[in-house]
Amino acid sequence: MDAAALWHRYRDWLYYDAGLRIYLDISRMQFDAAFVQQMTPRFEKAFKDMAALEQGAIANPDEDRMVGHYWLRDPDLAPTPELRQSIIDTLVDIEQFASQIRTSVIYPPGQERFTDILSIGIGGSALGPQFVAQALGPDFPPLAIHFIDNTDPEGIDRILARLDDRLSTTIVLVISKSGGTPETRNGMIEVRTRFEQKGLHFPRQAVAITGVDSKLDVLAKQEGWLATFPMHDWVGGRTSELSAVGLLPAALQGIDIRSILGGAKAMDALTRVPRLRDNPAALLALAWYHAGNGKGEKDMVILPYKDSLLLFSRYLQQLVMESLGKEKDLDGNVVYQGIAVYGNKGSTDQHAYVQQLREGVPSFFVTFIEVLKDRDGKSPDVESDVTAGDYLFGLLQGTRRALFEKDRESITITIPEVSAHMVGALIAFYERAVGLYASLVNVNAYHQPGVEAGKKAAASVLELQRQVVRTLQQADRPLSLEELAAQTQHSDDIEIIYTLLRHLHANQRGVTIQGDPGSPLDLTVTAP
Ligand SMILES: O=P(O)(O)OC[C@H]1O[C@](O)(CO)[C@@H](O)[C@@H]1O
Repeated sequence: MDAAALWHRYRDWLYYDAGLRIYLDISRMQFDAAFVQQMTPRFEKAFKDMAALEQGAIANPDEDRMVGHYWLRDPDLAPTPELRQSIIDTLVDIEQFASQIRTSVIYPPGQERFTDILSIGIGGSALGPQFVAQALGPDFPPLAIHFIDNTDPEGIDRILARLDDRLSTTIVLVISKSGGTPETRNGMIEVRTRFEQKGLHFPRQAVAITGVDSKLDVLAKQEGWLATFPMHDWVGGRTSELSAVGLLPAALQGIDIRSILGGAKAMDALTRVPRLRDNPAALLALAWYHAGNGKGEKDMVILPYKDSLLLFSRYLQQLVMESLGKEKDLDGNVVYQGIAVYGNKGSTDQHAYVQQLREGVPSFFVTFIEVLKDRDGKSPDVESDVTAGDYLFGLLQGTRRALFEKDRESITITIPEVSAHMVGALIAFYERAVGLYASLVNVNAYHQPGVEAGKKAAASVLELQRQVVRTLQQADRPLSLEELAAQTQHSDDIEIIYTLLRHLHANQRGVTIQGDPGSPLDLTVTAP
């Protein structure tokens, strides 16, 4: 395509909304008119599915649940007056509580005020709050936020070491929709233990954000925690950023949560339009479908040219991959759907993997995110008449062009600035695109059956570990791996037994391995 034809295509497909001042350019995705025509009836179905979902249909049939994250930013859409009221009440509760914490109306025992937030959660109960803190957290927040999002003991130690003498002024948010996720429970127990070692009263500094009547909810209420906030069962973990999960941590950091909600609501209105050409989320889903042939054949590389959006790709990784990565479609056919997502930020990634993107395996499409505003105030020149921000712009445009020259496709989203309003809009934009795409490929975007297999397997490994240790403790002589596997009646699990013994030995957990660890069958094991 020559320059004039490309310019024509650019103008033809350029989407712009004057309210949000957001642009979407899909001209560098090389679909043709026939493809658009072929996709149009599918989009008509997708728009209907989405309208039904917003009206409270059971859009998650496996779990028999409604899918209501759209109601969070527009409670008037909620299907019943009770739901509407509970969304409004929760928001007011969040604002009041956060304001009372920030202004020291509520303060920790024996201290003047809270100084820090420690947020414990994983997956959708961490990624949104982390993304928003990175994108919008002020330079000097009223409370500084820290995260425990894993069951890694060293990771937990690192956070607790940083907080050490401020633990007495730290508010702990325990965030878990199910209230039973092991990593989150472990983090809570570890933090609680540290509180007790320091003579602090955990419940008086702890807040639970969880499903009503979950284990965590019951515990928090029994022990009289500082507060509890509900996570509704019609909000999925990966679409929970605009529920109490994301709003409470944001409000505690002084971030304008009404603006986040307003941006999402404005974007929802744009992406509710049932016409492909006029709906930016539909255009995005169209581009994804084209890139991967409706089967996720190409990876989605997210490249925001802005440091504050660094965590957007991690946030999107869960939103997209947990929603779309499905073995079966809604009719039970095996389809192995999904789109792989990765990325960090430009131009930094240009000095990491963009070499492969331009010249290596063409297994991806890029989404550039351009932010028009460089910074508050003026920039100094770094060269004659060129600022650092001009460079960032030049590098984005240069990379986009260099990729296209090599037939590497890209989408460009341009936003005016990284504000609370815009972050809300971006979240809503991708939520809707994922919902529409799921409908195009006929998968349930709102369940995650695959994650359960790993959780169950982890539980059975831990049960095997207990059994192995008991057997060793009862043995009157060192045992070989084969003997141990036979005595526990787990001969088929000998490899797991070997690896778990290695782990126990490395952590002085009462198990001693003798022999050459590289030669498993020659080892003997004792538990003195
Ligand atoms: O909020 P919860 O229930 O602790 O779950 C955390 C995460 O775990 C998952 O269920 C996957 O295991 C995610 O969907 C969810 O965001």
